[in-house]
Amino acid sequence: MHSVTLASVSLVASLLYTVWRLVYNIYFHPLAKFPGPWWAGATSYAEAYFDIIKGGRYFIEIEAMHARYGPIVRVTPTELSIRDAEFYEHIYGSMNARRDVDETFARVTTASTSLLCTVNHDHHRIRRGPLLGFFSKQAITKLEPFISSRVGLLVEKLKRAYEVGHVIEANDAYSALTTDIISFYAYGKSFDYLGKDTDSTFRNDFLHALSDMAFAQPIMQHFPFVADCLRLLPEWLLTALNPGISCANNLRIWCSTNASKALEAAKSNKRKHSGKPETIFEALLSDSLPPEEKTLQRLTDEGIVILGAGLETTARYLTNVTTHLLLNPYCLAKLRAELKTVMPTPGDCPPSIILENLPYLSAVVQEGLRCERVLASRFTRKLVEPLPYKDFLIPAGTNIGCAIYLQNHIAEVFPEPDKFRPERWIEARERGENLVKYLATFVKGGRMCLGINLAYTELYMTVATIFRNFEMELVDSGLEDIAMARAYQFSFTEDYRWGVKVRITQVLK
Ligand code: HEM
Repeated sequence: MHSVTLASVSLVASLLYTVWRLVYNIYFHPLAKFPGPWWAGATSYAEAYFDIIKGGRYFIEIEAMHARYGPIVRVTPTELSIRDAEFYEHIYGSMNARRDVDETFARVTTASTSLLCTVNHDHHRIRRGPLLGFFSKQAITKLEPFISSRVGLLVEKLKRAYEVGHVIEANDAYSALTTDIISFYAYGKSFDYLGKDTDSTFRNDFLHALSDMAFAQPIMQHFPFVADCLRLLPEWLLTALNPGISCANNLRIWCSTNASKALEAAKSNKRKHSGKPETIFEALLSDSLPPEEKTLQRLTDEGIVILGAGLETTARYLTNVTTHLLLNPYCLAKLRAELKTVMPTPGDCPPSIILENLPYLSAVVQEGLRCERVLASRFTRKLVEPLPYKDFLIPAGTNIGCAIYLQNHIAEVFPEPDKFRPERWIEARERGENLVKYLATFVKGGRMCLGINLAYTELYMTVATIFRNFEMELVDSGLEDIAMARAYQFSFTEDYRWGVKVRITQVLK
């Protein structure tokens, strides 16, 4: 009897607390006066409903909220989405502006000590510092011969596919390339997806594992205790629940083994102390960092994030550019004519400094980075101090952000935003306007993409080489296969896939 009473009291108390929390969030919370539907501000379970029950659909609601309520909307109890092209830079701040990230968002990956999950601004700066030189433009320029040789292997494989008439998943082919490059650069040893198999098929288990894992992200975010419980389950059961887990675990073991070797080498002073670090681990073991930043977990977490960040993003944008060029033969013809001026024969690809000076290729790359909804996260920042916006003063502690696709599709800056029109970049330059200032694809500020120089070099060299070498066609694929119908960190189609199939129709001379 006594235990029944206790249970009833607990139930009533938690119900009362929930009701009070809802009332507080709607009427008394510091964000209560900001525009937005009452239900979005009342509870974060509104977002969970759209993302878990409806399957990655909250992004549609957010777009609708902006259309109805204007540039600033409360999208969760603690988060404001601000869609205002001129204000974008203020959301993310200058390189030095203090911006934290919320613990809740930091929780969505399992790499809790990586840069992506580092909550505090100063801590993040300490961790990012030693990697800046490693990913600088100068350092990436030295990597170009390797990138060029891997793109060459991709060309060879595509020629074999042409000979046997194979249809290719473009994203698998591009991710084989990006994985080979990032694994070599970050770890000093390439996964060699392009060199290993001499046939014309492409495999990339890690790419598919990352996608499988992405579907679990809303559950990890809204129900962290589920994630904690899952960690207690045996691997065979986890694998049955989500096939990506086993592959991701193998990747973690691989990263950890390499990190451990680097730590051993550092301890026994085998590490080279002069010159550029040869792996990310050598960079992360920099003398300037305190010992607590040089643990096995820290090295492993960063290793995984850099590998994951470096393979899927660039591959998806390459797929994106490919799809749009194939759907717009006029753009492709213009691009090819320009490429022939620096690549009279399809053979060697010129260095990126030459490619970056080609106006139409540059416009194609920028437009490819802008026009599709590829990255779905909102990349929020937690304000350390209040921030004025129009008539509002956004309080410290608020999470603010603007999803990449929202900023990249503002019609006042990018008219007819859903259209792939590289010319807009050339026309803007002729008018003296710098559209790159508005491009959100790598985010801005002190937490912007660390791999931006590598990404651009890969994009320029790959697009130039592939379209100078091949004529190809889409096979049973179109825009709907790269459009965002569901959002789980990355975009997915209605039936939880992403990407197009292509066939090589001619090898160019
Ligand atoms: C087209 C390709 C790429 C795109 C669009 C892209 C986009 C992004 C974005 C939007 C972020 C910001 C995350 C945030 O604000 O929380 C980010 C962070 C990051 N990216 Fe990239 N990325 C690309 C390629 C790469 C590559 C090739 C690497 C290889 C190293 C890389 C490594 C990273 C890392 C380490 C971070 C975390 C930075 C930090 O928190 O300080 N990315 N990327």
